[in-house]
Amino acid sequence: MSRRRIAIAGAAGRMGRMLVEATLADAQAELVAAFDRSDSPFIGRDAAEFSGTPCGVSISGDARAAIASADCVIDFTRPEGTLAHLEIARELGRAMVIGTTGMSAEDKAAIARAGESVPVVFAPNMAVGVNAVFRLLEVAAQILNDGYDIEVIEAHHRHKVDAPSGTALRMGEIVARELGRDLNECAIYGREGVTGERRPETIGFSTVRGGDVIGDHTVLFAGIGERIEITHKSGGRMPYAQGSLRAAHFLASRARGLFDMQDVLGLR
Ligand SMILES: NC(=O)C1=CN([C@@H]2O[C@H](COP(=O)(O)OP(=O)(O)OC[C@H]3O[C@@H](n4cnc5c(N)ncnc54)[C@H](OP(=O)(O)O)[C@@H]3O)[C@@H](O)[C@H]2O)C=CC1
Ligand SMILES: O=C(O)C1=N[C@H](C(=O)O)C[C@H](O)C1
Repeated sequence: MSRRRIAIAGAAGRMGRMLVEATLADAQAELVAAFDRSDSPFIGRDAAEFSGTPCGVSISGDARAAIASADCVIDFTRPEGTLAHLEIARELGRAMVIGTTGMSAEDKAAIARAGESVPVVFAPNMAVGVNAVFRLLEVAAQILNDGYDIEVIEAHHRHKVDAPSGTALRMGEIVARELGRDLNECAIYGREGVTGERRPETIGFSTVRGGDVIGDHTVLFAGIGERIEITHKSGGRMPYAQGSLRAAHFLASRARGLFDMQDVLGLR
């Protein structure tokens, strides 16, 4: 069986580097291209240079050529970059794995439209453990469906540009859905001043940013006389990268469609 040809977008970034490493370590995958912004200072450098062992694939600034050379592009960049790369993938009929967070409702609609012609996995968190937590939250919300105040607390490194994290928002969506609520109506993003007493139907979000925290997420169910906390802590970025490779392999047998990691992991 031929290896899955992978192109990595944002190859010089924190996740891009991890994805290069994970692709090179995957016997069923071949790193055929690595690309970044055309004005990136990393253009022309070996994609695996950071690891101390060059791989022979240089970081290019030509997204179209990179995507054309691959079966699947994996993108952890920024919404505007991801959407531009998605349009190229759609035109060229290539599969895409999207990990970028901070997407607007319009951005998400554009991703869904692209999924009508090419296969796409779009998920705020590719780690198996986080996706297991998503399932645990469904069960917790079903059981703790009355008398518990729900708060989502997340912490990330100082460089993160979006808040709350995509994972925290997905956690809120899952709990809200199980409780028959609409997150757009019940979410409270931070509190300040004289807020009044907490309204029971709300789901609160708290964001911490600092240092090199890779990603911690807790959902708190606070009742009278007891508290339940469901927590995931990331110790490294490799689980995100390995999950992305799993998603790229999953898409090999799909002609089109929008999927997430629950589909990839068979958790639906
Ligand atoms: N789904 C998941 O499992 C995970 C998702 N993420 C998400 O992935 C994204 C990237 O995170 P991270 O790797 O830490 O970020 P970094 O900033 O380290 O990397 C992003 C890379 O993409 C490049 N880039 C930025 N904008 C564009 C653009 N418009 N076009 C092309 N390239 C662009 C950056 O270049 P430059 O530096 O020059 O701007 C950089 O090289 C974030 O949205 C984050 O939330 C992160 C971890 C896990
Ligand atoms: O920016 C990050 O680093 C991360 N972003 C994702 C998110 O917003 O949920 C996933 C992970 O928490 C790391």
